Amino acid sequence: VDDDADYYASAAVVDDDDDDDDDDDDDGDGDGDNDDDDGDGDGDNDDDDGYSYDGDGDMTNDVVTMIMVMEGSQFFYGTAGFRAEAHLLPSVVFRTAVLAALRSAKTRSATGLVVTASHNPIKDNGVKLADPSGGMLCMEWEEYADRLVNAQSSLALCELVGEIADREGISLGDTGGRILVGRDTRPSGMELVDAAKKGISALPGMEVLDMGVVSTPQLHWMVQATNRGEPATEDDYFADILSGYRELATLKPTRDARQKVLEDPLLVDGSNGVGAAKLIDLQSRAGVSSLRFEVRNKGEEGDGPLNDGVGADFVQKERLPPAKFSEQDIGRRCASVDGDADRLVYFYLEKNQKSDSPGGQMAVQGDYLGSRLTLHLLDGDKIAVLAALFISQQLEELGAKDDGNGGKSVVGYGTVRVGVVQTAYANGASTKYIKEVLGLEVAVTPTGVKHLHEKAVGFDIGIYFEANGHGMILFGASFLAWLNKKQASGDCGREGDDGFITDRKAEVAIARLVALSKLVNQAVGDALSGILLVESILQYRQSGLHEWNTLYKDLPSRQSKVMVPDRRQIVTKDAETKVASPDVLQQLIDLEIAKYKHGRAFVRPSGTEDVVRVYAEAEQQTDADALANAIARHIRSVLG
Ligand SMILES: CC(=O)N[C@H]1[C@@H](OP(=O)(O)O)O[C@H](CO)[C@@H](O)[C@@H]1O
Ligand SMILES: [Mg+2]
Repeated sequence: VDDDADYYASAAVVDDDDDDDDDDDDDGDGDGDNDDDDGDGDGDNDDDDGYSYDGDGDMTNDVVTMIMVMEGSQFFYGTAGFRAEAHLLPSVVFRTAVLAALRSAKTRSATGLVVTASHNPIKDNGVKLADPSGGMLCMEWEEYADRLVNAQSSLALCELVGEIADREGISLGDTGGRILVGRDTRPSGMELVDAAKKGISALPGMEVLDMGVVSTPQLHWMVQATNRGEPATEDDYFADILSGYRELATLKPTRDARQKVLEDPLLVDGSNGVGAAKLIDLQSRAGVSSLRFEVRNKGEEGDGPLNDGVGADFVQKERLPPAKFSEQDIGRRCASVDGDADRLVYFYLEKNQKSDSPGGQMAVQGDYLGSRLTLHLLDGDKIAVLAALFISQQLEELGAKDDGNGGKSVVGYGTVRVGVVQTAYANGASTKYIKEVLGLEVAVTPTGVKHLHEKAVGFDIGIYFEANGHGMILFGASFLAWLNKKQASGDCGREGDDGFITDRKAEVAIARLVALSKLVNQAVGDALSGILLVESILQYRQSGLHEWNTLYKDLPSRQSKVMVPDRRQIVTKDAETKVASPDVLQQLIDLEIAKYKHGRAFVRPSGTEDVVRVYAEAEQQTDADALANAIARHIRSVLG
């Protein structure tokens, strides 16, 4: 690790001496002095590296703030990498980049690093890694990430790099690798990408490919394509997902009058983030009349800040229309993506009929609009159901029969295991629909797509979505190979008395599934690819959002956040549905749940924010609200 390590090591160090203006060893390198060991050779240890993150130039103060932000002086890789206020992150990004380089050296493959804090406020930023598969960093390496970022001095950091190299059999004298780096539109992004480049170059033989401003899923896709030896530029990304979309569009059932409902362009809230420009790009490359967007909240002059009263997270959690949406949009087909465009929800607005419509946690714009408009949310659960229904229908066309164990038996392949993976946040009504109406398997994992993805890998077709709209459809390699072979050979049909009879229905169903596998980003959940998915299926069904929304009715639910001194005192079990400790908390929660019909509730410490999240569901909205409030009170009294 080169000279920069000293500087970046000090930035992440916990320093108890705080801002004492003395000459103690406050530079955080633990060497007992305050010498010029920041590597710039200018005789001091000033903040003269050109980064503008710390404002006051006093690193020690920043370190103290950081400790308060992250509690217990620890950074955790969390559900989505490291996140904090941007000015605290250069060292974190540098160190995470060292890990990206080590992972690339270990696997002899390209890895990825994205500078983003997704739906967090604009003052935050973050960093997460893409594994060679294009998925999230493998979970066993998260521990390395935590240890590297929390190393207390540059010496400790170097020793740790040596230890990881030893354990993983990486020869530090002979490393080589390639790391693709991308960032979202945050103003702090460029400086943090610079820190990442320094971290990567700290190991010899590393190549950095700066992909510029990209959505998180684009970067993951590029890593996957690179390691498959396929073309991996942004152009290739668009071409790939659009090829699937175009193929599916040619396989639509015959057009009828009802298709009119889809003739309006899709109205998209871009969250003032990276997704807005990418959607406009997608549309112009598609060049087909069936794919037209009207994008609002593009992050342009006159738009508000990133993720502020806009975006998929806001719409899903607050159940309110994003900024710049109003009564004029009643009845239109709307969608919202998040700040790094890996989440997607659909919605439509209706004139408020009742005064007790959703919109309990009122934001300012909600006070006004929430009282006039009802927002019908089509979240990740609804998208999963729409996709599962479409896939089931294609398997039916292939003549699939239920095998009685949640699988579908298809002649020529055997059992096709189709599964839907959800978290505890999935609305109970969606789970019931998938199991009882579609007859498909449902698996539940802890929050965080890395867990859902891991589970989905076990299926021939694994559909996974978090309720917040982050998810995708994963095609198992052997089933996909079978589909491709079948399509190429064109042998869908059976031997009849007068020779081979082509089964046109089966042929089309196979072509649809193959097209679907291209349209869906196979690396990670992707809002752009998600829009292509939903739009394609709606076109196939020739119906709009209202009909989709009535497939099943969500149980009323409420989500809230509680601030406590140390959220990590809560330890959960059973895929986060129960509190393991403190056990008194689970007893109190159980007592509350028992009071309500169809009551269900759970709590967990957030991996991305300094809060405990509460989820409650019940037959009535007022009950779900009361249940969530009661549990929040218990959390405060037990942990406050
Ligand atoms: C309730 C909720 O939406 N939680 C989100 C949120 O994680 P938390 O650990 O709950 O803060 O951000 C994650 C990353 O985007 C996402 O995977 C997850 O689903
Ligand atoms: Mg996101």
